Amino acid sequence: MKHFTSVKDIPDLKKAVETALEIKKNRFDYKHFGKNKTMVLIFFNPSLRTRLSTQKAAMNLGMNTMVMNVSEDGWQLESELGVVMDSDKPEHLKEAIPVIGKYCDVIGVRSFARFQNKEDDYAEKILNQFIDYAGVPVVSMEGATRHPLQSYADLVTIEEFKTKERPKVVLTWAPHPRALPQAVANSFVEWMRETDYELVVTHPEGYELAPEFMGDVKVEYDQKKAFENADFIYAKNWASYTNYGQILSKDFGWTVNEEKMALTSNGKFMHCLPVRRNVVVSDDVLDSSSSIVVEQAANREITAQAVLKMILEETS
Ligand SMILES: NCCC[C@H](NC(=O)CCC(=O)O)C(=O)O
Ligand SMILES: NC(=O)OP(=O)(O)O
Repeated sequence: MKHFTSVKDIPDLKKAVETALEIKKNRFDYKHFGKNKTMVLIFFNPSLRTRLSTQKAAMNLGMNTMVMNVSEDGWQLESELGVVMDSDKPEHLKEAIPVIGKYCDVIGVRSFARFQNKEDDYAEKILNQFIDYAGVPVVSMEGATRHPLQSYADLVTIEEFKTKERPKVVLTWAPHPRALPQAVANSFVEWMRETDYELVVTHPEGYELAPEFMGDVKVEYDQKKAFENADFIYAKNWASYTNYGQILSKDFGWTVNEEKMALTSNGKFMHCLPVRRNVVVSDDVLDSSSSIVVEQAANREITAQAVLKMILEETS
């Protein structure tokens, strides 16, 4: 693997799950793998899990890590091509990225959708400049349209907790006070479509995800119907794709609660975190034994380590 930006970079998904579960059994078996290698983690947006789990994963492999929050620590970076740089941004990505690439062996980058322009976001304008100019492998730590490190951990978590060969997995939209990207939802659907699970997506009208991610996945507009006999409920808010970046509903009728979880087949509750309590999901669900959000987050370290191991195997 050279870069990791989507499920398509994983040559064999079944094997990738096995690799992750193997790493989980003894994550320090590979502590000389990344000796004298350095990973730089660049954040254009906040993070708790991705920052810590990816650093931990790199350290488990014996790598060094350096972290930079672009919005606070560095020069503001211009990303538009051909602009006259006489405004607030002193440095262009075209210089910054190859310079960062000279100091390290792998770059992780987080750059959320900016909701200014749908075409720019869906062209992954920032992430692709990293791929074009870095000169070293690039790992997406959540781009504008996908969050593959998250989805890989989600898949491993479902594999660990499933009680039947082909579980019913439901992605449900939930309300939120802010307009959030579609990345986690897009990516989850993209990864789930690579499995033979039964996948159902439920959301209010107007929240349809991009067709390139959804393909022929079933949308059930009745959330309660979608929950029936589900083995996993994956909750996430996203802003509208068609009315790009708009909040069309804040209906708390879509909040995941105990009454809805009772419709499932003893279903497990998942969320990528951070999660807004009593907006996205009620306290009683999040505090119940059906919630596996912490185990899910813990797997971020394991799958990040699997990704870095695959990259190091290919490039060293
Ligand atoms: N990395 C996981 C989710 C990150 C981001 N959530 C957020 O920005 C939540 C912020 C808030 O709750 O205000 C998202 O939805 O893509
Ligand atoms: N789930 C996730 O990516 O969390 P952070 O935004 O805290 O990194």
